[in-house]
Amino acid sequence: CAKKVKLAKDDTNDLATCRVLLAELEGHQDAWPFLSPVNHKAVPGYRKVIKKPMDFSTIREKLANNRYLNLETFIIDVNLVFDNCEKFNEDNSEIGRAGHNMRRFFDKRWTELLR
Ligand SMILES: Cc1ncccc1N[C@@H](C)c1ccc2c(c1)OCCO2
Repeated sequence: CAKKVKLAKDDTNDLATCRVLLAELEGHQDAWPFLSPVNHKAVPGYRKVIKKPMDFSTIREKLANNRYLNLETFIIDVNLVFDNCEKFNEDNSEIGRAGHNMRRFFDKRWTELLR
């Protein structure tokens, strides 16, 4: 049978793409709840409910320290921000709506940049 050749994806520009995507997330008007780590002393219950906190400043730190294996592990952390938000916040709340808006924006931008 024919030898299966795995098509390698060109990952040359992935780091630059992550930096562009992160800058656009941070610059979005609805980014305010996600810019810094949630202070669990200021938010009762957060530490118990959210097992893997994540925020845009932590993602920026990880990117700067080469902590992401590839584009996929970066996208997983961004989605963690939005999944945490959905878990803790009502859809019909300031923060809940901001989370849905940011996820919609991110999904649109990374598919545009990578398709
Ligand atoms: C993303 C998220 N999910 C659940 C709770 C908080 C947050 N964000 C923090 C920054 C935050 C956002 C808004 C706040 C706040 C903290 O502390 C009290 C005043 O209003």
